[in-house]
Amino acid sequence: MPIRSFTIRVPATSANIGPGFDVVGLSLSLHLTLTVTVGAHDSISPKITYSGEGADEVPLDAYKNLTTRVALYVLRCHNIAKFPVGLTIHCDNEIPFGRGLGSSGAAVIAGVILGSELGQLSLPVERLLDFALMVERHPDNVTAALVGGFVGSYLRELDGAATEAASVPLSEVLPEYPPDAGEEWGLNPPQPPLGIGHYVRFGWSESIKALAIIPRFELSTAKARGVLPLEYSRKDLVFNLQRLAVLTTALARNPPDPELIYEAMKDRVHQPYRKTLIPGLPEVTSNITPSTHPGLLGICLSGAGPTILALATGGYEAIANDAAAIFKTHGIEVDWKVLEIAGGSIVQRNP
Ligand SMILES: Nc1ncnc2c1ncn2[C@@H]1O[C@H](COP(=O)(O)OP(=O)(O)O)[C@@H](O)[C@H]1O
Ligand SMILES: N[C@@H](CCOP(=O)(O)O)C(=O)O
Repeated sequence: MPIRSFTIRVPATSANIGPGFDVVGLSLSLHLTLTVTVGAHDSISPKITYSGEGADEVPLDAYKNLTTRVALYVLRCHNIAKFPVGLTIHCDNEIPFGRGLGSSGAAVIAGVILGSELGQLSLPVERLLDFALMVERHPDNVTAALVGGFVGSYLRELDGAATEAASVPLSEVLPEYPPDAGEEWGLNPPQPPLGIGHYVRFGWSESIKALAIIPRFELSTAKARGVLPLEYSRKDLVFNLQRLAVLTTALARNPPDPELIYEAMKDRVHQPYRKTLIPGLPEVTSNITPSTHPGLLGICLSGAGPTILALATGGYEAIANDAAAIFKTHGIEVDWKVLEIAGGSIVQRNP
């Protein structure tokens, strides 16, 4: 079999941007990069190596690693029961785990693209998104990681049969262990319904950069979703809807208006509940304002946290230092990075 090789590059994402809980996402210039070779050895066991963020905790067994499990799900849905012979994958990751910068969304998108490439399936973007949404069931991170930019998305209301197909337990979509010797998984995994997710890309003012203030502790998205209520008051929902409607256009204007954006990045749906898990969060978002910190436009929790996202046109160091000082009073150290808005996921097929 001839050797074939390709590279997959997927950006980090910041979801929610204040009021857009489970709706909006922004792709950022930190990447997960997979360098893949098929046919380089004659073993049926994929060889995975890993460098960068998460290297000390990520499983290198293809049946346990999130990215390769997602790839195998895509393959099995297309009547391909196994990884190809002689598969090697090197993952280099710049996206810290469990910080609200979409590491799992990036791993899932890398997985669906890997499955499509390994099976030479040429899946269109919409179908890649369907597969990703069977695994990560809020669309904000995966959509922005796949298509890039500042993106809004919704999940289509599905009919009864499609709802059932899309609601199977994750363990059925992604069985964690290989089948016993001599057995094979059946080729009947739950197929994603067609057209689960829909999205639109908003404009973005080129003057705006994203400052990520990253506490040195992990908070799993599952845990940070676990503290949210099941129901909200009309007052709180209207508060968020009003701000989100303004925010999506305000971030595209030149020059951006700090007063408008700062207020439009406030939230009453997730941040007030997550403050119990992120000491210092309310002080950071209320003490650092456009009038105290020239250049700042708005400040919020990035995804499920604990990272803080400040959108700004300058003054990054002062914002970061003052946020760090607040976190320090709670015994939390942080790192910070000024990030660009990134393009979407890309595949480069090597000659
Ligand atoms: N590149 C990766 N490869 C494999 N698994 C990953 C990768 N990135 C993230 N994960 C998995 O996702 C988990 C983090 O997901 P999550 O709690 O949703 O936080 P985040 O906000 O970083 O997405 C990690 O602990 C790890 O299990
Ligand atoms: N809308 C989700 C986004 C989670 O993003 P992550 O980067 O923290 O995984 C949520 O707020 O739970």
